[in-house]
Amino acid sequence: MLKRVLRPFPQLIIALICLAAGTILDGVVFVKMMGFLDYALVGDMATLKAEIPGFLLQACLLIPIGLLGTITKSWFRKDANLCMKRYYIRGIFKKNISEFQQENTATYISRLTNDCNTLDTNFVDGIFTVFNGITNFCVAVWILSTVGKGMIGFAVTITLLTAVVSMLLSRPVSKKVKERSDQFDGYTSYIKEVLSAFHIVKSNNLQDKVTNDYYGKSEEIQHKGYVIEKIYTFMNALQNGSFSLMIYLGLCYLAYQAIQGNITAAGALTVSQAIQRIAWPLMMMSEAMPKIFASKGLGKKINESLLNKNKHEENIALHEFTDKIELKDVGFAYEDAEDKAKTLHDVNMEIKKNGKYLIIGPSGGGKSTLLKLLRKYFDASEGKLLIDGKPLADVKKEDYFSLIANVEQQVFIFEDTLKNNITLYKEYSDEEIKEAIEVAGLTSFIENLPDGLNTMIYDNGKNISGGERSRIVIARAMLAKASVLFMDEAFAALDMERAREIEQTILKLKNITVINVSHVIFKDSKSQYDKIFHVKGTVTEG
Ligand SMILES: Nc1ncnc2c1ncn2[C@@H]1O[C@H](COP(=O)(O)OP(=O)(O)OP(=O)(O)O)[C@@H](O)[C@H]1O
Repeated sequence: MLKRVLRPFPQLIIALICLAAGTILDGVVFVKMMGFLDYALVGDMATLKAEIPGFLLQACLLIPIGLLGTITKSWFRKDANLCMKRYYIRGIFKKNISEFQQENTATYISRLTNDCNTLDTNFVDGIFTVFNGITNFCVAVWILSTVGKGMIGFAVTITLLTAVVSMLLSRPVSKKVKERSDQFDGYTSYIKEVLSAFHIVKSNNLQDKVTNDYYGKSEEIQHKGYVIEKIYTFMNALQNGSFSLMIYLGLCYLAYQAIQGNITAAGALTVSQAIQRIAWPLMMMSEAMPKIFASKGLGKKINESLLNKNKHEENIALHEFTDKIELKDVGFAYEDAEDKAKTLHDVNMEIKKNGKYLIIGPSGGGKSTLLKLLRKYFDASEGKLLIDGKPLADVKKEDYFSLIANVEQQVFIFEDTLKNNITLYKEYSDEEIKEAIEVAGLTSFIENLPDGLNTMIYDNGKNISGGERSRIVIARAMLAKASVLFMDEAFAALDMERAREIEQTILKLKNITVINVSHVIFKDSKSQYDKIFHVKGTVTEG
């Protein structure tokens, strides 16, 4: 993950160059000013006058260079954040459907929001703080060297001390940052659940319970933040103590040199200023460094949420479905099932190309699980699942998914026009769209809309009915001209008349295999299916 953050490398280099140029110029201007003081004290006005124009020019350059540094830093931060988020979203969509479903979606939201923000503050900003610290430190050492080489030894001692203290203290911080990230997962998931159950909470007067639970969870998070802050404070206090000691030692050395007559007044002023210049960046660095070290653990955790445990390589290309899908002695158990009992066992069935199949059975019998196997969301735990004689587990996902279409109970609608929701952003002729709309029974609905197909649909279909949502998804499947159509309770949100009408249309389609899992069964259409499968732990015909 951290590599991705550094991907806008050119922007980073430009920003660092600008920041370094600003710091170096600032040091040069300061040394010149001290030189002017010496000229003034010895009354060398001629040299003073000669050097003033160059000095003014350099001093004026400080403003644009400083501005450029800040702007390029923001530019890099913006791009680094975009890279981080793009990488994460792409990673999510590379996950296997089965493994994605094992995680609570709130975990991904938390990684994308809380953890990415923490990386931005601790790592991205930390890089600049440390770089600023290093450049300021180098410039301060150079300023010291213009007075006397002896002071450089102090600077090196302070740096070593800071680095060692930071490394030692980064471990407990790193652990706490990870713990807080875990807590954020639970917290985000809780908020998501509470907000999605808003109407249930309101209508059952559960506000007090929810508010108290929320308060408890918030308190836990805040407490963890408080513990982390305490560790940081302790660490900073330790480092501040060591800095102060170094500064006092530096000042004693300065006093000794002045008594010996080894430095001028401007020299003395330069040394005391330079010590301040060393102390400040080192303090900033010592705060930033443990956070940067801690970011490594967080980056690893973000990457882990994107890993697919199943590394099975799919090496069979499949561009068309020509014959049949077969299940031979198939069994399946969910990994996270408490007793590891099989949801399905000894399943033997055959689905022929262009056949129409109805799947029925009691609630919890395993109908949706069977569909998940057929849709290649999960691989069978045992037995063989073959498509045209090839193991479905070895068939490339992209190939298989382009051959199938799904009409699910849970319909997802994009916040976009009706047309884009039906075409799913692919190009189709007006004729094809019209035909799909007709099959899905949407024609009169669209004709009655003032903006027709250009009507905007908001917030996952808030401004259309459940039935209309289902019909949009049916139109999508029709338009995709898939070889196999999987329907999972597709009629549940439709009125009987509309459901019967759409079922009839789909049953009459010639070039598509239909597998329809449904509780809504019309006696007269039962006979139109090639086979009816009954699912209850296993599959029987009838
Ligand atoms: N992700 C999961 N992890 C563990 N067990 C699961 C999971 N999904 C389903 N199950 C269990 O598998 C069994 C079959 O569930 P499935 O959803 O396939 O049944 P169904 O026949 O489709 O039920 P319904 O008609 O009520 O939708 C149930 O006992 C269910 O609790």
